[in-house]
Amino acid sequence: MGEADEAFVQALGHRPKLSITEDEGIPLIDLSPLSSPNGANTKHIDDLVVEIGNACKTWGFFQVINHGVPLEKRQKVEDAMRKFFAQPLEEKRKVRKDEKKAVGYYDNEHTKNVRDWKEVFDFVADKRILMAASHEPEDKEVPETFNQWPDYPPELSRWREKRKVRRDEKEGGVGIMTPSIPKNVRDWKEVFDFVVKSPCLMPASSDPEDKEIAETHKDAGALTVLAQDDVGGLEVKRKSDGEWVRVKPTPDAYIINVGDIIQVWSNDAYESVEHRVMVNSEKERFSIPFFFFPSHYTMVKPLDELTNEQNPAKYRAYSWGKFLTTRKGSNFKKLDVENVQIYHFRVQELADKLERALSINSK
Ligand SMILES: O=C(O)CCC(=O)C(=O)O
Ligand SMILES: [Fe+2]
Repeated sequence: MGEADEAFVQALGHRPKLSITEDEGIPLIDLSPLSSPNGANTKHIDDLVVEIGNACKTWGFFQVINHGVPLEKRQKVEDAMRKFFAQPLEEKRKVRKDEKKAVGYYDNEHTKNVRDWKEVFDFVADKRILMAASHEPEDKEVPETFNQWPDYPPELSRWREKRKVRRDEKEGGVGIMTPSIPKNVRDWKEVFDFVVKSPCLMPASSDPEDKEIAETHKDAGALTVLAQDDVGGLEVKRKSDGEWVRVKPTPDAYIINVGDIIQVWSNDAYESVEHRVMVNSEKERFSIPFFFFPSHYTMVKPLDELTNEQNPAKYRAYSWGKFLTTRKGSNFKKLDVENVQIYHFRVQELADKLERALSINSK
């Protein structure tokens, strides 16, 4: 392994500790009550709801099995993904995303202002991509762009053909996850972001002791559904003690995690949890994250039914479209300033009150 470009090297504080626990505690939830042939048994469904609620509170992460997504679909997507990423760079760059094209191939994303060691192909499962043109609140422009489809490999071209047929339908929808999203949940959203991510091959760091680097972040959307391969490497910061724990690769399971939007909607009852991916020195790693986003015009704020006088809203409303555009703008640059975060929308009065209370207590 040679010297890595400085652009890939995380600051010391963001680098992973090399001793990692593989935690059996990340909940593994069996979703079979949802597809029970004898009709849904309410008791089982109620238990499941409690189980999921607890997992969201305690971990912000869980894995699901018996989810009803056919294994063949996952295998097809994985196959297409491997073929796509195995192509020469110039082929992949033909479908590169840029300032005008919102989705496509890229290999230059930054986390915490440091370049990630990964390649991504992303697309949305809707016909059009509508994103705020800029972060300026008065700028109402919402340019329209479309998915980009490579000519090769053939699997991806077939998806493109399907989409031509579907062009007049109200909802498009490709990808393995779409059928598993309940109808009533789909109604409120417009954009599915579906990212195929690949080779996280071992980067070298300039520090000879530092064998691996990783990206550490929280997900900005509502929730994320992720398929990781058997190489593994996803790690979650355990809420109870801040230790990093590895999410065990589990055949045909999907990993679900709470994103920032659910944290805001739930007024902090469910927190978006910090996670990262360790790159592997021997093997390429592939993963398929599916980001569940609301429409760009959605104002994100704590839900009325979850707030009251005793539990006042902890966040001001923010525009999801503006937030995302601000994020995307800085995701590809090494900046000196921190990227926009949900805590920037925390209600100031509360922060002030807390500060006053603390200064009284410390007197
Ligand atoms: O690749 C993974 O396992 C996780 C990816 C992830 O956390 C993300 O893209 O937000
Ligand atoms: Fe993530």
